[in-house]
Amino acid sequence: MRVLSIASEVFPLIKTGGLADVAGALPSALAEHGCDVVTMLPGYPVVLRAIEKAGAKPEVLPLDPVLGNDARIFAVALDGLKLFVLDCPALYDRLGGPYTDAGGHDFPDNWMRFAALSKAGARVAQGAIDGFRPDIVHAHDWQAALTPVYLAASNRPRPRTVLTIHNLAFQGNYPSQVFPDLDLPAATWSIEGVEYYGNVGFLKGGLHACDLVTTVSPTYAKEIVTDGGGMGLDGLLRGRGTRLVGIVNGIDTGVWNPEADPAIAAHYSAGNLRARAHNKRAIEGEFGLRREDGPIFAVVSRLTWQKGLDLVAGACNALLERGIRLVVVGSGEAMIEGAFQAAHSRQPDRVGVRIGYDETLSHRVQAGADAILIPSRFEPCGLTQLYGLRYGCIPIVAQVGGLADTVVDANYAAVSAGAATGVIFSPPDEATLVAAVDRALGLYEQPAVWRKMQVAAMKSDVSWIKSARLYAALYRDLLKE
Ligand SMILES: Nc1ncnc2c1ncn2[C@@H]1O[C@H](COP(=O)(O)OP(=O)(O)O[C@H]2O[C@H](CO)[C@@H](O)[C@H](O)[C@H]2O)[C@@H](O)[C@H]1O
Repeated sequence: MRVLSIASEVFPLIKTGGLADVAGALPSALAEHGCDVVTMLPGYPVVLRAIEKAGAKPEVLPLDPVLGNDARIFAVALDGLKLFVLDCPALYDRLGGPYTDAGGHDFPDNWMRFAALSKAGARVAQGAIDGFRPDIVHAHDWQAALTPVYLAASNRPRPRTVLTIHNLAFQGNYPSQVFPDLDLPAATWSIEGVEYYGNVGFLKGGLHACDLVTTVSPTYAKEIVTDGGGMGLDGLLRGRGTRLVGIVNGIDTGVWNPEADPAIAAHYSAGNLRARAHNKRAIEGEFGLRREDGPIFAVVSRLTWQKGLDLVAGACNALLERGIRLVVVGSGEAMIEGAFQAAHSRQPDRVGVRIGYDETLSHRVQAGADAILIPSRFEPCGLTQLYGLRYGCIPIVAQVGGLADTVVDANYAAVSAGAATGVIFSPPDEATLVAAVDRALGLYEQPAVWRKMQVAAMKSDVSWIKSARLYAALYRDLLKE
């Protein structure tokens, strides 16, 4: 079965968050189930440089102009991925990140940049490239969500379409004035099309047009059909009925492997947890923390309201009073960054802060910290708790979305059975967070119990194996229709 996956970021080429990890890891897991996946992404400068650096020789495939922009496709195999890189300099050859300029401001023409990705994806799906005809198109998030809209609007044969919601908070809504430039039939300006309260809704249109909607955990699939969790799209999503399915994310257990991770000071396994202590010493050194016996708790995240990190910032003094040292790696809202920096200034040897994005440091933190704090207000799946489990860094998580689906709370029964892998709390507020931390500290103070939790965490199945099987089965069901 041939699958065309379309995403705006793909690890290890370009990553701002979890979408890249999923788009980068799922294809090889799907290969085990007979799916031959080609991944299409924009040709940002960093992607083109990676191709050049690897000495890869892409095949250059012509493409008619996309929404008025000259474009072509570089077909190349890199980092174990088969790629179609959409080279369109007018839209992607820019300084900054995939979505923002060097100053962190959204590009004003992001609607055009990602409509073009979707349009080119639809063309490729319908045979624009000789010899390539996918059976399934799998689009990710709002940036690729117009692909199923273009396909549904065409009267030529088309593959079946899947659209995955990684985060409903990002919907790609733009003023109606952009509609004429999207090259969509007039009929798509409707409630069944892209029209969304007088605006153009990229995700909204895609959710209507695709054959199947998936999201990244079963609990999030239930949350988004409620008034409280649907972010305005709950009615539409309820209407999709059984065409909305939640499949929990896995992680790339080759990239995230404490037995072989090149980023960490000492390799270890569930059977040799003692070696993990070297990694704790290493992050004490790296963050300039006082060396002592007590626990180190960590945050590796976008520092945003969604992630509930204002709660950790607010509870910081309470955590420090309990003898915890804290390391924070992340960037985001200025208030939250500032609060962590202020805590560091007050107690530099108890609070280590790195504002920014640092992939290898995130590995060292997962390998060295005792626990990772994830008090998200909502979390479609979450990957940092999965990395925490894999590295024996106990996740302390809010009971939402995929966090609830992947962590086993250390209640009395689970601890006795040796099944506990973390601490879950609800609702996400400062008081419950501190109570959860107290519960974690109570467990930490019993080294045999803590070790048992670490072992259970490290043995949790966080791989893509089960979930890739589910995706492949859904693709097959679609092809049977
Ligand atoms: N400063 C930093 N330095 C280094 N690494 C950093 C970092 N800040 C974040 N990261 C990394 O970025 C990724 C974040 O992934 P998440 O899944 O936790 O959230 P995100 O909200 O981006 O993804 C959305 O999509 C994913 C994928 O489906 C869902 O799991 C999630 O719930 C949803 O919100 C992780 O790999 C994390 O380690």
